[in-house]
Amino acid sequence: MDSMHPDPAPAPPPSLADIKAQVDRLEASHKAKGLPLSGRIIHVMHHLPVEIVRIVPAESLEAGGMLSPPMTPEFKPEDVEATVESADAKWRIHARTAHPALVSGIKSLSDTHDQILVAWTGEVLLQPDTNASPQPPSQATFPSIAQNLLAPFQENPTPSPTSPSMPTPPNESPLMVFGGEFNEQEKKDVEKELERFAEVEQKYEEGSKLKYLPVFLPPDVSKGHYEGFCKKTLWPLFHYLLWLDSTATVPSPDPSWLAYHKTNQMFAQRVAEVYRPGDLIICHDYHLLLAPKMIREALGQVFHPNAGWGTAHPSPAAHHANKRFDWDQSQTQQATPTSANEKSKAGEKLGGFLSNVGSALGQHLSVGAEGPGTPVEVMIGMFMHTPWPSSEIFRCLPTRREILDGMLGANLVSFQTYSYSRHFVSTCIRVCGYESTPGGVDANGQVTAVGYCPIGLDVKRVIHDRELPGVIPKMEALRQLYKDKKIIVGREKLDVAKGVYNKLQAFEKFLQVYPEWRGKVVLIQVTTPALSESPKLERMTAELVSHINGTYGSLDFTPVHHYHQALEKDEYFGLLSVADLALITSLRDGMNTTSMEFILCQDKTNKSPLVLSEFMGTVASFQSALQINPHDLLGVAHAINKGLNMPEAEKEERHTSLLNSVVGHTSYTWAATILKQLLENVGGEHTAHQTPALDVGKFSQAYKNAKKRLMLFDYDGTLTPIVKVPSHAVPTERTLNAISTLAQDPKNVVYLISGRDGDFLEEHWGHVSNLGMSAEHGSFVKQPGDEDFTNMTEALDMSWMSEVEEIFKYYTERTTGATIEVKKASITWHYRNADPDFGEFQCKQCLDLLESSLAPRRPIEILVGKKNLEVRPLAVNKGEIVKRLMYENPDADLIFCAGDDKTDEDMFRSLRTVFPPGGVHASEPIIMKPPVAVTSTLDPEEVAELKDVELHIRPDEIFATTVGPPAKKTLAGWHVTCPEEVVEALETLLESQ
Ligand SMILES: O=P(O)(O)OC[C@H]1O[C@H](O[C@H]2O[C@H](CO)[C@@H](O)[C@H](O)[C@H]2O)[C@H](O)[C@@H](O)[C@@H]1O
Repeated sequence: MDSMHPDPAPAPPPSLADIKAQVDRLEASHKAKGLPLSGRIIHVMHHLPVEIVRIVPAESLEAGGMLSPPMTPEFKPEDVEATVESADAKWRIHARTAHPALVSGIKSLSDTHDQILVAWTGEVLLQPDTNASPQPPSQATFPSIAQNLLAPFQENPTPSPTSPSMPTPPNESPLMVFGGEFNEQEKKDVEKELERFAEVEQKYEEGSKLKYLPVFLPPDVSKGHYEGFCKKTLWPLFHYLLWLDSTATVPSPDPSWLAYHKTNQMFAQRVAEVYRPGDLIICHDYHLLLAPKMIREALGQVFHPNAGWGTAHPSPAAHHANKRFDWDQSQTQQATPTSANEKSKAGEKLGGFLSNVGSALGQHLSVGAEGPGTPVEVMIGMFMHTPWPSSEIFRCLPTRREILDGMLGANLVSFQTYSYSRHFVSTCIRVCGYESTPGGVDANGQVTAVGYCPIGLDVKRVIHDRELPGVIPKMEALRQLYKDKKIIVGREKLDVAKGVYNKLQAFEKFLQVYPEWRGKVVLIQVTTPALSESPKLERMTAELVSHINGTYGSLDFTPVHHYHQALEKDEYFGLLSVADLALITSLRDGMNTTSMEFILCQDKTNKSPLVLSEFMGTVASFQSALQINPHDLLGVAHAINKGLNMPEAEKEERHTSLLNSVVGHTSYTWAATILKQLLENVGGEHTAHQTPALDVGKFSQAYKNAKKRLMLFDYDGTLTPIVKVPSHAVPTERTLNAISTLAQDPKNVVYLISGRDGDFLEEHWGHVSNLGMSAEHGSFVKQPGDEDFTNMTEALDMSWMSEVEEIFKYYTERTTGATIEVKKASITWHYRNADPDFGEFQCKQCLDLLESSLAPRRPIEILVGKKNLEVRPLAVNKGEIVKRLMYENPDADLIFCAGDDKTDEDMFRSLRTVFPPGGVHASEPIIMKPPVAVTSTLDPEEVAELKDVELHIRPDEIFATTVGPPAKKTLAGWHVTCPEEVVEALETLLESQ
């Protein structure tokens, strides 16, 4: 290895057959456990791998009314692989080779799965109907770009870097871009033609079972999405280029963000239209970061920023209620509907969408493995093709939270490299306050696995292409032309992140410090225009090329040949094959397929070395490349010299290692691995047993029927959201009203059962009459109507408190932001306001110390809470208080018990212990002995007088409810997603009486 980088060298890759066998095993095991996999994969990517051409009457082109000039020169005639024309010749569809690694990877899964590709149509091109049936343009009809590359060198040693316009077939009119929106008929026509295209393609590509489902984006939306938010905001950010020039002028809300949002929403709707329970969904790349969450919403799941995912309530409008954004009401962007009323109003606005999604929702709910009405897990993976930057960069994005929550809608988010995945996890921790667990990012109980898997080439295809008949003549011509020179090759988009300017600077440095190479080396640099072409970069590049050529060239020698144009395949592969060195100096790049193609081409020829920027995804797999820091121009110059002087044996050795990597990590192994990773992260323990959303209707009815109800509430995270500063977590008016109203009803026994101390509870709840309270996890109890708390720990040895406090002080002094909360019988160390990684690290250290040094000899229990560590007396917990309340109220015929964290699971456990699921016949009473929380405060004589009690409550009259996502591990039977929903449920219940 020539330089340092954060990615570990990958282990030798498993074979494609091995990965596919693992996929088979995982699928079989899921099916055996009742997860109804459909055998289908829905891929969601930005652009269909086709070019759609609309044939229009010639007059309408001349009239020019609805046309706009071509915006991208992406249409490459040589990419045509199949053309479909309907009988009425309105549309033609060509294959398009953009993103060949991704597309070939997807297609390679078609031998085992039925696949649907949901993607934007791309800009639709227009072609005049000349009455003659239009032919797919043949390569022969185009001016050879090879002539540009080879012949004119002498005449035009430094061709203009300005892009020549894409060649157009001489017999056809120039293609124009359709600038309008599709009507319903046109949409149907395009869908039909795509079906036909897929059939033709299946004949070409044996085993292909890929169907195309177009997303019809209005032109302003597609432009704002791609050219705007994708290319002007996300792309620079992901490549460490902050928007220094433009920040001051971005309006708020940024219209390109609205377009990005809308685009993702339209994709999600499209997925919902074709989704069937048991489908696997894979979203690709930075164009669609909001899609995982939006797909869940479109399929009827509900997300709350503080609690993750919840199953939709049976009403089909429920999930619309959660929409945060309405394209037509863009001013409402920031307004997240919160109350039930606001939510249903928001739902009404989206009326048109209801019917589609309503049916998807119906499907989603009706075919569950566990019977009608049981939701089948929605399984979503996301793969990021671009780099993921450090959290320090990502946090600059104004919409950072929306983007992260969008991605965390997936079960799995996977990246090109380990270091990108590490940055992502740390971004989620730092920006959202989520936690990192061995299973992935834990967003309040909803875990998204985070993995990585580098993409590779369609090796078969590249091997085929490098051997095209046209390649050898190009190689010979190049060798002839540069017979006494070494050739350095580079091909990139002219995008700042690709580092072409640095490359030229480094090449100049090389000629300066190694004068012996002057006149003996040429750099052939091909650039293609980036989408957002920067005239400044083009000008600077052209000037630097002229400067180098002026300084180090001569009348008969030009050191730099820069071509700002697309190359034909045979020229490209010819150039890669003859080169003596490839020089890739990207400042950031997710992956880089040119370097891989170079290695494959070189296998037949020179085994030439590869000089590669260490800021690229590829670098982890390419340890045998000459790795460079592209900002270190002298270092790059040395690497060029080393590469050009490299002994044959070393070249061979390095090449073999690089080649093994390329053929081991192909686009096929990549696609199979992503599928495997997704399957490893669905249907697991945490996802298989989804806790149903609290059925408020059923709850209200049971409440109405009950003669005596026990209503038990945890406080933090249940009646009030978690906030940074504990003293700021105060109840709202609505919460106070709901609990007070409950407490006034003589049929109810209402308790707060909290970890807070009595003083805090008194301060905020003391004025509510008839409210019982349990403080410090059951250490203190105040009965409804009592003045004071009873200390349940009076008889206990509490001398451990000062020892714990000493340990907590030690960690507080060493952890900026950490605080200690000393209560009467328990003590809490908070690190919510510390650096998240360091706080967690210190918490683990502190926990280890307490567990090893104190817990074995002191009567304590240590609890890991929400960004806190708590120590309390052993055998005192909320569960014991629940048992006591049940014992004291044996005639209760309804119990509602709500809590959010691990200490609340003690309450749910107590309810389960008394009523083991399925263990008791509803008609039999349950005999309950006096629990510890009753006996511990009494004399032995008093205890002896206590009697067992009979409980008559039935399991279905117990509503143990966790606050959090359905996937959270819990002993509760129901869930709500956030404290606000607890209050809403109570309000609904009270209104319905
Ligand atoms: O049993 P609970 O009522 O849920 O109380 C548990 C602990 O909650 C408080 O800490 C937590 O909430 C704070 C306010 O939202 C938050 O800042 C902190 O990070 C959380 O850990 C409280 O301070 C503790 O005393 C309770 O034991």
